[in-house]
Amino acid sequence: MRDRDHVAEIDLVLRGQATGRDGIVSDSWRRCVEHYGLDPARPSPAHIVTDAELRSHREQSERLIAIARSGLDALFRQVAGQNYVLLLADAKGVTVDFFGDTRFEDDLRRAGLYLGSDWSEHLAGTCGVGACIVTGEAVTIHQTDHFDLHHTPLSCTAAPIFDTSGQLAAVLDLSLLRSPQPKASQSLAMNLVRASARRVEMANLMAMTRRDWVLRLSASPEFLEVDPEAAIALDPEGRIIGLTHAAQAALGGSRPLLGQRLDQLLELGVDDLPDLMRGRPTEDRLVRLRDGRSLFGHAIAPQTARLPRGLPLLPGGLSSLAGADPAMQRMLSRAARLACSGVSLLIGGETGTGKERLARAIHMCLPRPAAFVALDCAGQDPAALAAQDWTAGATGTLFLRRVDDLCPEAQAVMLRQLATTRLRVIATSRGDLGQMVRDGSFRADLFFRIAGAALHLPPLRLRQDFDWLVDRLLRGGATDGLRLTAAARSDLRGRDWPGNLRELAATLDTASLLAEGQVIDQTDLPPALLALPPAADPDEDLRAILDACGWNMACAARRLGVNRSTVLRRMQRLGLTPPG
Ligand SMILES: Nc1ncnc2c1ncn2[C@@H]1O[C@H](COP(=O)(O)OP(=O)(O)OP(=O)(O)O)[C@@H](O)[C@H]1O
Repeated sequence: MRDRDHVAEIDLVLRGQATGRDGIVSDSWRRCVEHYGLDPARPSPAHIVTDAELRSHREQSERLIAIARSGLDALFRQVAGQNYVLLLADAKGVTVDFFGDTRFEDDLRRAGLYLGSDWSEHLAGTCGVGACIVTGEAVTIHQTDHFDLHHTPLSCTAAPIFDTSGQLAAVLDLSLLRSPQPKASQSLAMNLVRASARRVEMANLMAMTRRDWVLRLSASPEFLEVDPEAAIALDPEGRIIGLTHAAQAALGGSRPLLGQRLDQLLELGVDDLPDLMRGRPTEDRLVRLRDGRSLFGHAIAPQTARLPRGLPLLPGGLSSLAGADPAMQRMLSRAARLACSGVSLLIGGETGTGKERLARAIHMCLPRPAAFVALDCAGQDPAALAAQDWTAGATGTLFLRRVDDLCPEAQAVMLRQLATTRLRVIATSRGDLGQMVRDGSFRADLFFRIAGAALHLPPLRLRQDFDWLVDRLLRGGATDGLRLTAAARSDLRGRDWPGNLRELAATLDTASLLAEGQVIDQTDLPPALLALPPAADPDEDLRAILDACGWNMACAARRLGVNRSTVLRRMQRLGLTPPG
């Protein structure tokens, strides 16, 4: 196209005629003339900022340049030998980093494809970087798409890089001094800059939010861990405090994501994130969006976790298992110390106390992804057990659910099988396995193989973090913002909970369905389904129950099924006095 024709086409477009140019280009031409007062008939050479100005621009983008560098290196290697130049411009349009073939340095400098060139639209006219800054979208400005005749030999493909709060931070531009005529020749360049910009945003988010939970998202399980599409960072309450640009499209909704709570967007709360950590197969980490779609999620725990209420820092998902319950905290610190040791673990506790959850959290403390092989021992047929193959070189965890339910024949097979596996055994038992060894119903040799160390989960009725657990389960439920009246809370506190956390979760789920509005009252609570038989020795649990009830005698009396004066009498007999 001759220069005269280019100027004439711009004129036509300004007069509202369609010439076949992309909308993004004709809009930019209009801005050039109508807003910036540029004249297509008067080409101007590249604008290069002074050395002092360049230094200042680079200083302001220093952190981003450092983070982007390895990604840009990789991108430049991908296009090596094809005469592309790679530019990183800051949000003002100034080139702050540059990768190009130094043999053509003079040509590149003259064309403005060099450090310090200013590609803002009001100076350079329609160009890749400038149009990308104005529209916030990835663009190709190919040859005569450029407004300024000086730039019409170039082909520039640019993608925006947003910071963790969604503000434009930089533009990544892949340009050619000379390119084939069809614009479609640049579609691969477009895919490359888009993918690189997304990876730089991801690296930036990870670097900025080391102390927070990050949830990475992907539409396919295969790419979840290697190249996720989007990510968000979350504060301890589950509010979004950072994001990559693609997160808005991935999570949908027209409202800005910053500040929204995770459970408003997904059927998932911040406390469920440990379930999405490495260690579970990616295809099992499906997360459902409130709008009905599904994605795969990969949660990354804070590297230095924020410490709620001064509780000790625990690795992986262990911190999310308990609030301020001293016995639980002691048990969890022990679990943390044993987590990566390879010692076999036996986790005891009544049904529904969270034994499997603890086992998974311990597994997730492993530094590298590893298999988690789960086997239900209840009703396990010895022949089927003998056919199991855990020897195929796999490392990771062999989770044996309810080992106390293995029949004697299956116990013998299990012992043989365990002799051949490299997997680390974590077993759970509802019954007292030591007692079963003593009374001859469980093999001592198998017991010693699986009980390298023992951990015990207390029943819910003895937990001092009961309110914390209730709030946690309420937050994780389907209804947002639910709360309990004081009467409902005190009713729950007074129950036995023979089904422990499983029963509490089900009770809260039912209550949230029965509640009108956002408040669960006592009348919304389903009745307790099962009462515990009275303790063999009623004094045995008194201190623990008083602890769990915060030494409120009415609460302890309700739990024990006696009246307050009985509690008081027993306390006096045992010499128990409230702490402090
Ligand atoms: N810390 C926790 N916070 C919230 N929910 C929990 C917690 N621990 C367990 N749960 C929930 O309680 C239920 C029972 O947990 P889990 O299966 O780990 O218990 P278990 O002790 O292994 O049970 P069982 O002995 O009956 O197999 C599950 O629905 C689990 O999600």
